[in-house]
Amino acid sequence: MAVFCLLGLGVLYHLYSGFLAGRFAAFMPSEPAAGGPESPRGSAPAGSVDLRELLAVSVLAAARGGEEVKRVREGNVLNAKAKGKTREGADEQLTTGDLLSNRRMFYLLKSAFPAVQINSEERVDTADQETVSWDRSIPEDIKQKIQPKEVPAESVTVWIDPLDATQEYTEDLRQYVTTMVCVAVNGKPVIGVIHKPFSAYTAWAMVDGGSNVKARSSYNEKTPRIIVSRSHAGKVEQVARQTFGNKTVIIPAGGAGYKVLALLDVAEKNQEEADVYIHVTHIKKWDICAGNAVLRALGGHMTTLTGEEISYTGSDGNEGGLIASINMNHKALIEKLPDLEKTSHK
Ligand SMILES: Nc1ncnc2c1ncn2[C@@H]1O[C@H](COP(=O)(O)O)[C@@H](OP(=O)(O)O)[C@H]1O
Ligand SMILES: [Mg+2]
Repeated sequence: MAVFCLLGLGVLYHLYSGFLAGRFAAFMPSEPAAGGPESPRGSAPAGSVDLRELLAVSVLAAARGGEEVKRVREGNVLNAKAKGKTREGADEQLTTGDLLSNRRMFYLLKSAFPAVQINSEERVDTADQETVSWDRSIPEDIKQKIQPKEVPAESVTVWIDPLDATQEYTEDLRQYVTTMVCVAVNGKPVIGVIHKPFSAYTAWAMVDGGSNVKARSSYNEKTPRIIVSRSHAGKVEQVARQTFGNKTVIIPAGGAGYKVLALLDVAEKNQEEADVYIHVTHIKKWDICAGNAVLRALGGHMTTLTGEEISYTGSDGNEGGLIASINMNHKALIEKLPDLEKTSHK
């Protein structure tokens, strides 16, 4: 009888300690098995990723890429060349700054989250791999504002823009240049990071999480200042004037990242302010995803010109133009826009 009791107790103890160990493991950083390869995915269970970790490494990647962008510009050896043409026939510039920034950003993100799909504006040369590892530390401000949040790795798409406003970069208009990382979950933009390499300013935000940037306290809804592209404008001025009247102030500026920051409370010397951002020509998802996530996290909107949400999976192009606003009646803005079949994509 005593033997049976002891055996029973032994089995119970075994089961219970296993259960407890499992419980604790969920709260402990995962340790690599002795002598085994280091866990590439950090503390999240297999098949999932922690969005807070993704935010931290995205902020780091944008800053690291930005260092390359700055170094190349200051060294003045851009090796600018046309990599192709836009649909509208403008040269698409490529510089050493784009390529080196891309290499740094891509390999940092890839080594931290190997299971995640990463789409970048530039191609990575696999013969030119960079061995980088992320130390998995989370900056204090992120730790304070954001809780860990796990999502399935296969639901995530990361979009990298290693150098936004390349055209302006070649013209030495440094204020417009940003590096950007965006994390989409099931196609919805959830994390956005916009970094200005020449002033070391970074805006980050996570939907239903927190941010280090906020909306301005007021916007001019009646006669909004419209910020638009200076090098891929298409008929945007015509659209803006038709919508808001001939006296509307139109601010031409480079970079989709810069134009989103113009809608926010950004205490930056070289940052203009605007009320609405409109783009009517074709644009790529790496150009707009981070700005879309930041705006969404702060209660704003970025949609196509007909008001559809943009899905950040699949193809890299956005066909329907874009309109972005915050603390405004976005729907009313869209209803004011003229018939876009006649004016957009031209
Ligand atoms: N019609 C178009 N076709 C392709 N890319 C476009 C485009 N219009 C804008 N873009 C890209 O969107 C970004 C912002 O454009 P803009 O400065 O004109 O507002 C730039 O990104 P990159 O500089 O990263 O290439 C630019 O190349
Ligand atoms: Mg870009």
